[in-house]
Amino acid sequence: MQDSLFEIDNVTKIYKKKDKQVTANLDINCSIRSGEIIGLLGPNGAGKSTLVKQMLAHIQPTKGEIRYRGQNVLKNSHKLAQEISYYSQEPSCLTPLQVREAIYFTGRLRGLKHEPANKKTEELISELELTDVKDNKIKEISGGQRRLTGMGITLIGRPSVLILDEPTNELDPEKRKLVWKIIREKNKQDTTVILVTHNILEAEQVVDRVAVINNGKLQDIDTVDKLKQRVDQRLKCQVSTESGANDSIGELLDSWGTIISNTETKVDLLIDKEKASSLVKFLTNNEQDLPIENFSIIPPSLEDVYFQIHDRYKREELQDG
Ligand SMILES: Nc1ncnc2c1ncn2[C@@H]1O[C@H](COP(=O)(O)OP(=O)(O)OP(=O)(O)O)[C@@H](O)[C@H]1O
Repeated sequence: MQDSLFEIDNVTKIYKKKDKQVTANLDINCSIRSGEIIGLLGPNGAGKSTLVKQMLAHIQPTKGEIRYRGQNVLKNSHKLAQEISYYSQEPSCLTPLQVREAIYFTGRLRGLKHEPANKKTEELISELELTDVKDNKIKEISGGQRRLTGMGITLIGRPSVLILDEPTNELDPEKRKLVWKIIREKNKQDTTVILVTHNILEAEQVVDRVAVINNGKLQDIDTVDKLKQRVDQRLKCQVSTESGANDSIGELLDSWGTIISNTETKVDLLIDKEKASSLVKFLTNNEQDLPIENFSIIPPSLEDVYFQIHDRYKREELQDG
């Protein structure tokens, strides 16, 4: 069992504005373990950034407490600043600086001497493929290059915790792969990673655990495998059809499982695992000569799990009135 790094204890955050108030977090209880990669997943406005900002002591909970290494974060801001690096969505105040300067000076602020800061800056620039723009001002480079510079700023000084808010936004597929690779490498060197993301498919490749947040509440938290075991275990069968043939094929497939979507050229259904091999045979042999283009049968992804948790939550909310 890994040590608990953050303990989030009954945290509620209510933003108050004149006549209006927003409950951004409600009674959240969980802990973040040392050395893990944990993904905070949830739709826009769910309350993820609010939770992270309270973990960083940027804002105070309305109720409850967050402890880092056993101490209330609000009384521990020096340690937080030394050990935790936050990659945020918000524009940085460093944009008038050159790429190289911004990474280097951040390293100096985190306590590196001139030589090591210089060396690490050059290494990060090369690792993040920023060599061509290293002498350009951040405000004069592309959005993706700005994001990579932000990653360099986040990584310099060997923080022991990385809190990354959508680290792959605006990046092309190759750079996204690069950033995930770097995140995995840092984690192997014992860095704890807290990842706020909407990119569930990519997150699934790197996270150890997932916390699902919606409407300010923590809906579930566990390893990807355990979350999958708790939701519908059926396999998803996707059949692509010739345009307009979906209805007749849907009718035929109806007896094999539950149709979850039926569009012009695609029928999706959930089937029991035991039926998979006979359905593969049925579709491959295609004795009725159905206009099937192709098909696949896949286990539930983290994305399916995420939607199922949300659906369950919505049903519970409706039942509760
Ligand atoms: N400073 C603020 N003042 C008032 N309301 C706020 C403030 N910051 C956030 N909120 C509200 O709190 C709720 C949660 O916002 P938060 O930014 O934590 O969500 P999020 O899950 O990070 O969303 P996103 O994925 O869109 O970044 C939203 O309804 C938001 O409008």
